[in-house]
Amino acid sequence: MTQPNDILDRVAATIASRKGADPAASYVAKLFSKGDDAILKKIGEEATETVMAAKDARVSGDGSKVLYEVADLWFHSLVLLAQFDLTPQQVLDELARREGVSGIAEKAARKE
Ligand SMILES: N=c1c2ncn([C@@H]3O[C@H](COP(=O)(O)OP(=O)(O)OP(=O)(O)O)[C@@H](O)[C@H]3O)c2ncn1[C@@H]1O[C@H](COP(=O)(O)O)[C@@H](O)[C@H]1O
Repeated sequence: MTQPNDILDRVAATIASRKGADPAASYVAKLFSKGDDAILKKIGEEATETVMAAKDARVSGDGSKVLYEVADLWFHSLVLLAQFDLTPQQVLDELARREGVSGIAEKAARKE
């Protein structure tokens, strides 16, 4: 089975390699050439499509569309990370840092 870090790292490396590449030959290069707003627009679209897919899945009982939309959202999030010279490993490190810390306890600590 594919290890999560392997595929995230490989796709992130491909995405990073598209900086300055030909926008006519690469979807990612085209997004980079358009800049922040184009990338953020895609994140918004994919997040909305994820919400809609989940609502549909509740009606149809078929969750597979959710999977495809989350993959689109993760992919465009990787493009956003690269735009800011960030890596998936840094996100994984942040999740690891939070591991075991209850969201309820964390929120309560913020209010003190
Ligand atoms: N994982 C993906 C990936 N997922 C989705 N997409 C593309 O994201 C685009 C947006 O999806 P939409 O459903 O919104 O389709 P759309 O309405 O046609 O999109 P827009 O024209 O409105 O942007 C589509 O063109 C998809 O093909 C991806 N494009 C690339 N990758 C990865 O990125 C690598 C580099 O891609 P290129 O830069 O194109 O070589 C690839 O080898 C893959 O590993």
